[in-house]
Amino acid sequence: MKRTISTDDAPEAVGAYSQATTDGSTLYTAGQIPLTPDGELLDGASIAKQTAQALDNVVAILESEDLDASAILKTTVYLADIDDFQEMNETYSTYFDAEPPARSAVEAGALPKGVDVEIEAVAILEP
Ligand SMILES: CC(=[NH2+])C(=O)[O-]
Repeated sequence: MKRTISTDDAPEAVGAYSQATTDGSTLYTAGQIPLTPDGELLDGASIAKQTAQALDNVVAILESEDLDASAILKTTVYLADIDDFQEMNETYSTYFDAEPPARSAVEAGALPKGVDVEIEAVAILEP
C-alpha cells in the first residue's frame, strides 16, 4: 500500500511532490536540492556544501523512518555541470561506508531553483 512520508527535518517540497513515498518495502525520496529545512537555498554555495545539504535532506527523510544511509540501495545525482563531478564525489563519499549504494551521476543542464546538485535515493525499509 502506498504511503507518503513527511518530516520537518527536511525541506518542504518546492513543487507538486512528496518528500518520499513507500510501498511498505521500498522507500523513494524525491530529488533533494540544497535547501535547508528552514527554507534557506544554498544556490550560491560550493558544490561540496550543496552536496552535503542534499544528502543531509535524504538522510533526514530516512531517519524519520528510523533508517540511515546504509538502507540506501541506489542514488541518482543530477549535476547542472558534470565538471562538478569530482567535488560532488568527494563530499558524497563521506556519507557512505566501504559498500556504498549503486549510483548514477548525470549532467542535467539545469536544476530547479538554479541549484547545482540534486540527489534522490531508493532505500529498503528493512535492511
Ligand atoms: C526538486 C524536486 N524534487 C522537483 O521535483 O522539483
